[in-house]
Amino acid sequence: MTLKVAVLGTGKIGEALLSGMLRAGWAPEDLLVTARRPERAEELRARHGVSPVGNAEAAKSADILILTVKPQDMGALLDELAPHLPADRLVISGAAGIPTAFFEDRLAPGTPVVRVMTNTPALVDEAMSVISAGTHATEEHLAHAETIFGGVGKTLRVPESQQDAATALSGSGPAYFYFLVEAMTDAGILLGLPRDKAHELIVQAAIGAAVMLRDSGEHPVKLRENVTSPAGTTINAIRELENHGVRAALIAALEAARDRSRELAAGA
Ligand SMILES: NC(=O)C1=CN([C@@H]2O[C@H](COP(=O)(O)OP(=O)(O)OC[C@H]3O[C@@H](n4cnc5c(N)ncnc54)[C@H](O)[C@@H]3O)[C@@H](O)[C@H]2O)C=CC1
Ligand SMILES: O=C(O)[C@@H]1CCC=N1
Repeated sequence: MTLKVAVLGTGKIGEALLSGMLRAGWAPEDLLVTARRPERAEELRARHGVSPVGNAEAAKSADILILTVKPQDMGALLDELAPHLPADRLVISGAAGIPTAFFEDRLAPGTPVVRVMTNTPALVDEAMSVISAGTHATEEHLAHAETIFGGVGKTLRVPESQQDAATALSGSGPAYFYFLVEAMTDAGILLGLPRDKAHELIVQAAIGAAVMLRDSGEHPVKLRENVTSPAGTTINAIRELENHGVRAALIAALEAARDRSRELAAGA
């Protein structure tokens, strides 16, 4: 029997996941979406051929519900769903911060909940989706989450206690790399390169470095040492990065992201 999957609150992450599921071979007729604005619902239907429904309808007719609203909107969404949602449905949360217990407290006793932190490279099938089981989620439920999110990239199971850290590293992670590319492109301008050329050089350096990190089997320290010639150019740049405390800044930045993930749970 084919499972029906509903994506509730289909914004950036919900649509990235939806498009990935379609690319992975899910039939549009097995996918439901909900959106707050009717224009958004129609846009999703036109773009992906899926059926927009209300949240209550999704709760009644989908086997798996993937909730991709903002953490601050999750409580209100659960209030809408709870009266219609049988306890045998799998609820997958894609929200930052919110623990599985938050869902279990608001849904029918025994409802299986899986928490997933994915990231925007889902749009190009290069996501990392970090998956944790709630109290009632079984191996089968985790496998469903892995099948869905595995269609848009890699998956990794972690204990839920590591989810806030995973959110800081990989949920937010792409933003740090975009930030670095933006800053280095500005540096290229300072050095006299046209913006488009500076952008192209840095993006290709990022892609090359990323593929080597993934495929070479080498430690990042070794890869960096291979670039760093004695009395050469790179070591001069590295000295400036260390002088400006970039390593410490990154550690502090990720700690702040982890702390915010924890706070989102309290504010939901
Ligand atoms: N943007 C990112 O890089 C990542 C976001 N996340 C998580 O994914 C979730 C969604 O984030 P985005 O897609 O960036 O936000 P978004 O704002 O693009 O999407 C959320 C959507 O939910 C809709 N919505 C809110 N309440 C609703 C309701 N009751 N019924 C139906 N629709 C409703 C909103 O209208 C909006 O379109 C958040 O919980 C966030 O923590 C997770 C990983 C990465
Ligand atoms: O910034 C945020 O809260 C979301 C969660 C991880 C990435 N974006």
